[in-house]
Amino acid sequence: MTEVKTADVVVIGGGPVGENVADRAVRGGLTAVLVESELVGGECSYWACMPSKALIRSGAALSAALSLPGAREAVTGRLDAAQVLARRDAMAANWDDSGQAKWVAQQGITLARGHGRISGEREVEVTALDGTVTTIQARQAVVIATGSVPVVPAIEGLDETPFWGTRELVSAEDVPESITVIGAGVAGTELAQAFSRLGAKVTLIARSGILREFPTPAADIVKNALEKEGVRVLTNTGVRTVAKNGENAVSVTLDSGDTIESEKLLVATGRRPALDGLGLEDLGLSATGLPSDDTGRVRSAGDWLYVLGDAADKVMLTHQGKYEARAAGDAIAARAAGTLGDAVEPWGRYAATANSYAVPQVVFTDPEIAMVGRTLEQAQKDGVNASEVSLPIAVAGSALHSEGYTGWAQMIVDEDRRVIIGATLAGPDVAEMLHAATIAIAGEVPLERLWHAVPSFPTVSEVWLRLLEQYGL
Ligand SMILES: Cc1cc2nc3c(=O)[nH]c(=O)nc-3n(C[C@H](O)[C@H](O)[C@H](O)COP(=O)(O)OP(=O)(O)OC[C@H]3O[C@@H](n4cnc5c(N)ncnc54)[C@H](O)[C@@H]3O)c2cc1C
Ligand SMILES: NC(=O)c1ccc[n+]([C@@H]2O[C@H](COP(=O)([O-])OP(=O)(O)OC[C@H]3O[C@@H](n4cnc5c(N)ncnc54)[C@H](O)[C@@H]3O)[C@@H](O)[C@H]2O)c1
Repeated sequence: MTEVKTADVVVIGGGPVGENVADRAVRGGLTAVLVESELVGGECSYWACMPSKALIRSGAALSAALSLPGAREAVTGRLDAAQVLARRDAMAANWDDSGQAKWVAQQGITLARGHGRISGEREVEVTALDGTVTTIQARQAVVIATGSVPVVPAIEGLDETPFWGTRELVSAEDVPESITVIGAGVAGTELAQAFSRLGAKVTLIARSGILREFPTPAADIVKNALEKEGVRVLTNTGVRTVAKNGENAVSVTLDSGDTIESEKLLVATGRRPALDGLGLEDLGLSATGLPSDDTGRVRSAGDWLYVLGDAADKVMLTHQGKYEARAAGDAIAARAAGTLGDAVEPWGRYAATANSYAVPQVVFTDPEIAMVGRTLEQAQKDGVNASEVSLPIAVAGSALHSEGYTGWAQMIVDEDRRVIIGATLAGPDVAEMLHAATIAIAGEVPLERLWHAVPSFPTVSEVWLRLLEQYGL
């Protein structure tokens, strides 16, 4: 028998985005049910951001010590892989979501464990693991926050070859002896370095360059560092076939005809929205993409359906998904209260405007890349009268930071408005410098006023002064 329940908002997917939209809706005075089929906390908590950064962090700390006389002499051994994996386990809460489920309950959100499917307008059917089906009617809104799934490329032989995605490598119980990585985006590059530092022999294959979304001088700093520490980086390299090679190995044949043998194959070639099995086709909607407005509302579905986070395919980053979720949760509550209509003000509390102009992203390699806003190419494509200044990071703070500090900084300026619209920093520990650039861009701070934002001496942030001087201030 199907039980029928009612709530103001039903959120399908209990990752960081689903949790946040439910939380904001409840804070706005509504009731919310959060439907989750796996672990509350989603990909980010158990198989992506948190555990992958835990795998990276110890190697970065060791490399920082090795870059300084005095500290270097105190380092007597190699990275202890077992300890790193144990810390990773702890950072992934040992794949136990009771802590997150407790938070959900404390926020006043009702958790429904099971697979969610939209069974009609404003209606979600939840099938629990034991087969019990519950229908939940949503008075105000249904929110799709189902995340994303890996894109599997059409490579000959892949269907018959055992391979890992990021989920399997990030949660690996042991460090493989050797790994071939196909796909040199953020995930492939971060994990290539992390596992190389943990002791695996790693080959990273890029069909063009590595980290192509980032300015080339920044990506080159990372590539040089990877090669220096023993990662084999193959650029402009296509993969012809892959095959299982005995019980415990795979072989990858390149377009050149060369073959690479390794214990594991990681395929990290991007992700797509997880929209399959949601019943969208039955509602006349597409399961390949759901265009939505700045509040996350699906344009083609009337006024009751929202899509957020990775599932919305706008920006696949946790912090931007959570930002979308805050805007959408507040918008749903305001629309329920009758204080908000269809239109929303850009940069107002109900619009995720920064997704178009001020998205920060960090590549957690060592050295790091930290980028926010638009690149010069993106700005020009958008018709902006844009210019750029760039220079190596060479200030007193970088000389003090470590021996042989190599870094690069770039600033993109909208010449008509005289504000910064993009910035990229590459180098050791630049991630923590990114928020200054994000504030300048989101705040549209005029260059003449930015001149009065004086970086402390001797910090690496003094590169801001050098950029402004080079620009001509
Ligand atoms: C290796 C890796 C590292 C990353 N590192 C970073 C990083 O450092 N920083 C960063 O900002 N981003 C990072 N990302 C991206 C980040 O993980 C995603 O942007 C983020 O998880 C998206 O959150 P979400 O809530 O939209 O989706 P998810 O976290 O994927 O959560 C979606 C949830 O929905 C559930 N679900 C799906 N379908 C249904 C259904 N039908 N019924 C019920 N439940 C369902 C899933 O089980 C899941 O729990 C990384 C990604 C990868 C792959
Ligand atoms: N630090 C972070 O914030 C972080 C870390 C990891 C992942 N993520 C996010 O997770 C998502 C997934 O990461 P990703 O690195 O898988 O995706 P991505 O889209 O960033 O990179 C995929 C890479 O695979 C390459 N590729 C695609 N098809 C290929 C093929 N057939 N052969 C060879 N190469 C191929 C692409 O050219 C690209 O370089 C992204 O949205 C990313 O931003 C973020």
